[in-house]
Amino acid sequence: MSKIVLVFASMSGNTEDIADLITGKLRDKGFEVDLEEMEDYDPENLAEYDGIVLGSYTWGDGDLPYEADDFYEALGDVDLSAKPAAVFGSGDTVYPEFCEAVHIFERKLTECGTNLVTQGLKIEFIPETDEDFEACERFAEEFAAKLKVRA
Ligand SMILES: Cc1cc2nc3c(=O)[nH]c(=O)nc-3n(C[C@H](O)[C@H](O)[C@H](O)COP(=O)(O)O)c2cc1C
Repeated sequence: MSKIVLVFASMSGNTEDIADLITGKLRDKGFEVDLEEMEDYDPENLAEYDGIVLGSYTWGDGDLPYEADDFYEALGDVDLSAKPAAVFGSGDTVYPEFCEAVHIFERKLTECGTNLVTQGLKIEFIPETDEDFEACERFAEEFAAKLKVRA
């Protein structure tokens, strides 16, 4: 049985919408998924899970949002060797560093020893087009393919 945690940072709700969508898709596939807000979440808890999904919007000029700062710092001390992981984010293509938080977290998760099992998912604001919904479905499918469904 595989247990997944999805930890997200969202200020105005866009990243939370994507988090809800992906959580629903993973639950439909038979996984147990804990959905958690990043602010005040202790990354030590990630070690209990078989798979890790992180979601964050991007702030400033390609920066992590403030809700992610403490989590990001503490993540550096956690050993997540060989755990399947994936990152998604919401952003705005008006900014030169579109959805840069996705890359920032991907680099950090790689340092922590995880296996990134699917390409980072970048969505402009919220999923609206067929292409966006297909990208969310593909993200959930590729991640799920690396985990065992509940018995
Ligand atoms: C001050 C400010 C800075 C931002 N900087 C970026 C950025 O560098 N890159 C990006 O892709 N989006 C940037 N955004 C857009 C947000 O990431 C985008 O609105 C996102 O959907 C917000 O997600 P949330 O609703 O989950 O908080 C910025 C928005 C604001 C207001």
